[in-house]
Parts: sequence; C-alpha cells; structure tokens
Amino acid sequence: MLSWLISQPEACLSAKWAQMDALNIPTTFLRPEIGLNPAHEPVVRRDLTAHLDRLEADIWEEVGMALEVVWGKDSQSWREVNLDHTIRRVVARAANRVFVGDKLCRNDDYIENSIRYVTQVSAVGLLMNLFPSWVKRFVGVIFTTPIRITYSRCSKHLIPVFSELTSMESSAYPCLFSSWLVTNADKFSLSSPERTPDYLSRRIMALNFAAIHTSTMTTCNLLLDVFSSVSSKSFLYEESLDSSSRWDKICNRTRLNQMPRLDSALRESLRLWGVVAKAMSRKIIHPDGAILPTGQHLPQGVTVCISGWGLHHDEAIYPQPFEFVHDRFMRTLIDGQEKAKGEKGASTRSSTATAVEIDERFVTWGVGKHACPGRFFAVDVVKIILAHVLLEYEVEILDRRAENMWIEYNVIPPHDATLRVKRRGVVSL
Ligand code: HEM
Repeated sequence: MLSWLISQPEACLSAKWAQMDALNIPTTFLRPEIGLNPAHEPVVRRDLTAHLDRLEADIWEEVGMALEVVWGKDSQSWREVNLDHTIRRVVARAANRVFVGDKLCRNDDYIENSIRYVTQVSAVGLLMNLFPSWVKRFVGVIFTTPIRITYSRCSKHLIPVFSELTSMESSAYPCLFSSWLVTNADKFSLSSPERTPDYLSRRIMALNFAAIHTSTMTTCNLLLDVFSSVSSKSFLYEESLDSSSRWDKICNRTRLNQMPRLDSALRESLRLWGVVAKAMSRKIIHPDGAILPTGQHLPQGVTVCISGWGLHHDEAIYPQPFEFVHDRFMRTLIDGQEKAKGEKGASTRSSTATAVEIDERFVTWGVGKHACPGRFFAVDVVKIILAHVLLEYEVEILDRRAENMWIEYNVIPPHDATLRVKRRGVVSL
C-alpha cells in the first residue's frame, strides 16, 4: 500500500490537499495563497538545509540562553518544570533565531503570540472539521477572529523586519530565513501582493506552525523517554560529556554527526511515538477516483493514509515494539567515522538508519517527494536541546514514563508532564 501511495501523481492523490483539509488551512492561515502557493517550502528544502552547518552555532547559543530562562540557573535547589510549557518556548526561540534573527527571537511578546497563533490554528482547524463544508465558510469567519488578532500582534514585529529587508539592494543577512524569502521572491513568481511585508510575515507564521508544535512534542517525548531510565540517561550523558570535551563550546554538523547515541535515541523516540499515528495522508482529487492495490475503488474526495502507528509497532520489524530501546538504531563510529552499515548488533537493532533517514518502515517524516523538508533542521534543534539538558542540568529519574494522550489521530505527550531539574554546579559545555 505504501509503495502504491508513493507512486501516485499529485494530480490523482494529493498530499497538499490532504494537509489543507486536515486543518482547513485556506481558512485558518487567513490567506489561502499561503497554503496554495507554498513558496516558503523550497526555501526550507534548499536554503535552510544547505546553511545548517553555519546555523548550528546560533541554535546552540539560543537554546542555552532560552533554557536558562525557563529552567533557571539555581544549582542549589531542585525545581519542578512543566515540560510542554518550557520546551515550547525553547523551541520557538531556537526556530525564530533562524527565521527572523536574534533580536526578535528574544522578544517575549512576539514569541508568546507566535506560540498562541500555532495553538489557535490547530484548535480552530480541528474544530472546523466538525461542520459540513457549506457551514465551514460561515463558522470560519467567527472562529478565525482570535487567529486574526494574534496574527496582527505578531505582524507588528514581523512587518518592520520585512520592510527593512525588502528595501535593501542586496541582503546584509546571508544566514537568515526571512532574508532568503525576500531574495527568492523572483524565482517563485510571486504576485505583487505576495511580495509585501505582510504576506512575507504570514509565511513566517506558516513556518512557525510547521516547526513549533512538531518539534516541541518530539523533544518532550524524547526527554520523557530518556529520563524514565537510568541506563538511557547515563548512556547519553557519557556521549555528551565526551563530545563536549572534544568540541568545547563549538557546535557544528560534524559534532552532531559524531553523537550516534543521541541520534539513535531520537529515532527510537520518533518510532515509538511519532507525532501523528496516521501517515502519508493523500486526498483523491482525480474525478475518476482511485483504485487501491486491493482492487477497491474509492471516489474523488476521499482521503487515504497508512497506519504509521501500526507499522512502527510491528513486532516483525521492531522487536519489543513498545519499549524505548535507546540503541536500537546505533551506528558505530571509529575515529569519528561511521563504520560500514549492515553490521548486526543486539537482537533489537532494526537498522542503523539516522534520525533524518526515510525508509518504508519509518514514516515519521512521510516518504517520497512530500517527505518533511524541515526534518534536518528539526532533528538538529531537538538534539541540541537534549545535549544542553544533559550537560547543564541534573534531572531526577521519573518513577514511570507519563502516558501519552490520543487526540483524534494524534498521540501527544501529556500537557501536565513535569521534570524535576537542578542546574549542574559545574557546567561542562
Ligand atoms: C519533529 C518535527 C517535525 C515532524 C515530525 C514533521 C513531520 C512532517 C510530516 C509527517 C510531513 C508530511 C509528509 C507527507 O505527507 O509525506 C511534513 C511536511 C512538511 N514539513 Fe515537517 N515535520 C517537523 C518539523 C518541520 C519543520 C521544523 C519545518 C520547517 C522548518 C517543517 C516543514 C514542513 C513542510 C514545509 C512540509 C510540507 C512538505 C510538502 O508537502 O512537500 N517541518 N512534516
């Protein structure tokens, strides 16, 4: 079924329309063009990924500063921190350091409203699905009022950034997402309104939407998994200490690539929880409908998907499928280089794929041409957060891992999950 889904052209089975429908994006993003003409996507796919090596140091710095704010600097006493609330702010700051720069990503009003915007778009998008199509048009106007208010609070900060960037002859910021959006405007044949600071600001909000929820949930899941087990915590702490003694305060691609334990733990947490239990949603848009590999005919308008949850918990593929096996995907490094793949390790070792790698047995990022283009960035942000936490904070081991919640087809870490943390007396970065 998965191979068949991947092979279908967009004109028959549309990923875009499945995404648009799931959260009523043409309405909730306030301007349909942002979803219909997603000019920010090639910028993620090409510019963001190509510049990651240079951005790693900025993300490292921002995560360190943001954690100090939300988890504190007190090395004398323990404090209980709400995971979702605090990590969401760290993720939002790290992502916006790359999207809009160091000044705005540290502006509390902008960050709080960006987080609010993302929450409102998801909530309103899901709520609207309770209504038939013809009613949606009317309720949409009412339900999107809070989103409009929140967007205007964000745009108050974003529009001046784009006004400055669009007035420049050439970019003074070669390593900033908002600057790439402006310089790429010609390539994507954007209409005049779409080149205005207002529309460009809306694209940043679309990126916040793609990045904040997903990366927050992924980090919370990983932290809950790691700090529910003494052996997982020591396994990763050893590697982080070793890495920091070799790299000191420098963070780049090579440093992150040389942390196979961290990479394996992240892939394992993504396998175990993912973010959505149904994967590869595609809407049948061809007027003749589609014929499934089973021979069944489905009409136009139906959305098909596969069960990511079922695949990731199939014992034949992943032994002990409901366990967090931190080294399940471990690669072996010799002198910092990856050893040839194919080497068999423990019986639970299913493959040596890295956290960003896509294959037909691991669908967290989707598979095929619509696979998440932001995954390279997302994986680095999550890894950098865990590395900072391990090196800078003592974290009390949890008695048991908090249960995730099912909301529709999403399986998410509980909003009230907490950790008890204390800043390390001597911080080794
Ligand atoms: C852990 C974090 C993330 C997860 C789990 C995730 C997951 C996904 C999934 C499952 C898809 C749909 C793939 C498909 O239908 O085949 C997707 C699409 C997408 N993601 Fe992510 N994502 C994450 C972070 C990000 C970030 C940080 C960005 C941007 C910087 C981003 C940008 C996008 C875009 C633009 C698409 C649409 C691609 C297309 O339709 O061609 N994502 N993501």
